Amino acid sequence: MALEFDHVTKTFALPSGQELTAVSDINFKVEKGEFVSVVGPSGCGKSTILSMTAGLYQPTSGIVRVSGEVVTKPNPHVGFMLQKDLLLPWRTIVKNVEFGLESRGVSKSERRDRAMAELERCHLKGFENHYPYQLSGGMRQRAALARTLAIDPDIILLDEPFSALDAQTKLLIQDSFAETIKEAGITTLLITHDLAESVIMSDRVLVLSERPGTVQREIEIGLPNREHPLARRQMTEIHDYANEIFTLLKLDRRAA
Ligand SMILES: Nc1ncnc2c1ncn2[C@@H]1O[C@H](COP(=O)(O)OP(=O)(O)OP(=O)(O)O)[C@@H](O)[C@H]1O
Repeated sequence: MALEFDHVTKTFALPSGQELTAVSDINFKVEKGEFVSVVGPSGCGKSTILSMTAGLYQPTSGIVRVSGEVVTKPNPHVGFMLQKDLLLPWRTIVKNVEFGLESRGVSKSERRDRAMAELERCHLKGFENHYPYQLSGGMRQRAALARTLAIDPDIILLDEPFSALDAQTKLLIQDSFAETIKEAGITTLLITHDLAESVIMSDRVLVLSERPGTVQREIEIGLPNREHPLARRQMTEIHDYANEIFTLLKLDRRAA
């Protein structure tokens, strides 16, 4: 099992002395190579789930396992990617991709080889000596994905990586990420507010309740073409799945 949450609750102590339970009794499993999205109302604990997977926070109770091992500290086998690409502006793209390998003590020549291979896989060959400001927003996100994959993680965590992109770039980058991730066979957990995105990109969607977040439904997306969200977008079933999630999140009632 690539990832497992076993009765996980996380409570934060607030400076006021009060306590806030972000997530409560979370249970789910992610198989190796699966792509799972997490959707839920604002503040229901989606980022807290990612942070516990990465080992940045410890559960108050329950257990998180990555590749069968209990997560007790920041986990170097977990790759994390955020909405902002966080590329270092003073480094070239290839040097940015090498960054995580440097801190892991990988030799200079191996670093370069691995970084170039990831750049090619992420369709950025020829841009290795550019600086981040010379790339478009979508290309920068692809470079950030290359950097995340270069450390050869067991699992990657994507925290709304497409939300800052314009609508058309978003479609293209979703497609390119999906293809790269499928090809790499890597287990992925995506947080998104975009319900259609969760359906077109995933094998399964976890729908969380309001805070304290708990998994209220797991929806298996029984559709082909996970590696081509653009093709999935054409399928009528997409709307049925998105509507199901929409109803679970009570978005219709909230708008009223
Ligand atoms: N370090 C912390 N200290 C105290 N409270 C925290 C901390 N981190 C998160 N929280 C609280 O826990 C709850 C869940 O936060 P989290 O960021 O995980 O939710 P989210 O679902 O990712 O939200 P959004 O969709 O708005 O990004 C929120 O009420 C937040 O204020």
